[in-house]
Amino acid sequence: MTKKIVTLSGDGIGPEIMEAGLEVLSALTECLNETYDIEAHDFGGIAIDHFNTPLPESTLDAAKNADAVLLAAIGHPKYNGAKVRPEQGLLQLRKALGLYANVRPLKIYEELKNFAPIKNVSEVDFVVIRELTGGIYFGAHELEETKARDINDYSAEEIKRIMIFAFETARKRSRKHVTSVDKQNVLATSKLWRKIADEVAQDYPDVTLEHQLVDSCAMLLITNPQKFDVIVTENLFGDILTDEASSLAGTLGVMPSSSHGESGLALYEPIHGSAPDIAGQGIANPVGMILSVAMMLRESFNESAAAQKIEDAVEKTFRDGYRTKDLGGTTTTQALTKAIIARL
Ligand SMILES: NC(=O)c1ccc[n+]([C@@H]2O[C@H](COP(=O)([O-])OP(=O)(O)OC[C@H]3O[C@@H](n4cnc5c(N)ncnc54)[C@H](O)[C@@H]3O)[C@@H](O)[C@H]2O)c1
Ligand SMILES: CC(C)[C@H](C(=O)O)[C@@H](O)C(=O)O
Ligand SMILES: [Mg+2]
Repeated sequence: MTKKIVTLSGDGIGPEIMEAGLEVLSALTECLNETYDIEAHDFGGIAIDHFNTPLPESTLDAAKNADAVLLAAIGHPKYNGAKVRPEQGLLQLRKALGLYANVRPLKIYEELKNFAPIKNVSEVDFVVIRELTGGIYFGAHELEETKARDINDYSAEEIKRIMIFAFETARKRSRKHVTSVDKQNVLATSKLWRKIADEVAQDYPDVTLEHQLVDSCAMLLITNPQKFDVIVTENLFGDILTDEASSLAGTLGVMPSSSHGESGLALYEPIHGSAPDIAGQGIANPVGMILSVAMMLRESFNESAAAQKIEDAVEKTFRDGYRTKDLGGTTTTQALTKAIIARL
């Protein structure tokens, strides 16, 4: 049966990297067990321009009826200060699809070690499980002339389900270790977070649990990243720590992610944004997007062999010396994509 993939290219470098991701998918047609229909929809800034809203009903309906959603990136400085922003659409979409668990794996490429901002990092292999539909992102935001407030809000149930997701993830990995990251020395939400983490851990005697405060975690990610296996943390901390972690990988441009909920429908997107500073120049690194396609094939469509082909081809491409500008090279988005396809 044909599967439906809804694509949301969005803004900035979004369309450039989406094209790269879909070219790789299309090059794999012969080795896939299913056929895939691609349905593109407006989302983010482009949707504000066309429909006055970043998440038009037609886009949300299409996403709800898809077998998977592939998102590139949204956002543009021209909406700074505007009442309606592209980012609101992203939060609405995650919430409406119930995507509470955001999986952000970190892979270190041997070949990129010398190019990464953080040097000589090896044997790092961890995944961040970021809570995605709660916390300060979704509490009330109030802005007045001389004061402002954002509410950080978590229920025990929201914490429990992300903890279970993290412990289940750890159970499938060889080290079976969870680091729960919070700020329990200050925040009430973090005190509840830590209590629920301890409770859920009781059901996973085969998994070890460690607690880490977020500020020292930020330091340890740079000084001792080898210590981490599965990191589970709240929405805002997960956003910040994963952009930080990308400097171990080489660049923000190589980090993919998947987002899951109860329904089985998942969304795949690189963790970076629309990079307005380099949009339209054909120099964006498409690897985060291409690896998100690989995650989609493995996690939504059970096409593990095809996913592995993509991951191996990316590795070979780096080994053969191809580098986009973010890694100090001159390879264009299109040329890197073609090099990856040639190595599939
Ligand atoms: N999921 C998303 O769609 C998403 C994620 C993060 C930020 N944003 C939005 O993106 C816009 C820009 O935000 P920002 O500048 O803080 O973050 P950004 O991730 O867009 O860019 C940060 C820096 O990394 C570089 N970069 C990012 N992706 C790259 C890639 N694939 N190849 C090469 N270089 C890359 C950019 O050029 C920039 O210098 C904002 O509107 C923000 O809200 C969207
Ligand atoms: C654009 C923004 C709302 C988003 C977030 O903070 O979740 C982004 O930074 C991300 O990491 O996906
Ligand atoms: Mg982010």
